[in-house]
Amino acid sequence: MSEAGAPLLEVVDLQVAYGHVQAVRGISFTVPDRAVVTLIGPNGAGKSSTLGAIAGLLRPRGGTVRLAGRDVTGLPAHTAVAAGLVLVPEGRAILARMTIEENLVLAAESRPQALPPAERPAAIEAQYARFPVLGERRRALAGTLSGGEQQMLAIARGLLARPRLLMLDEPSMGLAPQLVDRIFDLVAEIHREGTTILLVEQNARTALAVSDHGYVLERGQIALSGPCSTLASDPRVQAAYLGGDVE
Ligand SMILES: Nc1ncnc2c1ncn2[C@@H]1O[C@H](COP(=O)(O)OP(=O)(O)OP(=O)(O)O)[C@@H](O)[C@H]1O
Repeated sequence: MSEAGAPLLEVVDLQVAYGHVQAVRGISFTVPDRAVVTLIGPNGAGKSSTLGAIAGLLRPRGGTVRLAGRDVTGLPAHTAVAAGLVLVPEGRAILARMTIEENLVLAAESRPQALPPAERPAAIEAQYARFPVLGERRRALAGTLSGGEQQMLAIARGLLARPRLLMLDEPSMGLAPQLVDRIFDLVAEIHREGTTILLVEQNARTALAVSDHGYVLERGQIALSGPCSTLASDPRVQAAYLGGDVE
């Protein structure tokens, strides 16, 4: 594992609301450079809203988001991507009516300053090497892939944006147990390669196992936080696991 360093992402007193619904009520946390940080908690706790606000999909009602010391609060989504804040949203963000190759080419173009045109073909081939099933079916429509394959394509797309911070929203959702293991192996692999990851998961036990630091969100607030080894043995976290398991 890489050494965790200075904060890459700092979230201070973040608030997100949908009309009168206060989804995120003033949360603060940091993601050290090259770390994996996980947000766990029951349905509706505000995890996806937190990622959406960091990625520029939702405008925060209050608070500050800083990336490597730069204020990136409330940037439009494309500007957030340009800054290196890359979200792989819940539910496999792929372009179903385009081929696998077209999906990857478009993703490789999403952050030109980080991946110049001359380097794109090799970067795409590197993703085919990582996910051979995508390479074998590169001319197939993305919508014909299985759920697990679509999640791999979504992650490959995220990586081709050359993220400074890769945010993964419930990457294991809806996948068979074997594929869940593959996704978490992949998270560990991407981390080893030096990518900083902010992970949101209902599959809390496994998420804590691949992460350095965790935060438990409940009703839009941070209920608990700590190193993952400490959190995993906390009885209050067991309650949060159950909250996630029963759905
Ligand atoms: N588009 C929306 N409009 C109104 N309320 C919303 C919207 N999206 C989320 N909410 C509400 O905001 C709160 C937080 O939702 P959010 O999706 O961030 O939680 P979560 O922890 O990611 O849960 P899940 O695992 O179900 O995605 C919930 O009360 C939810 O009902």
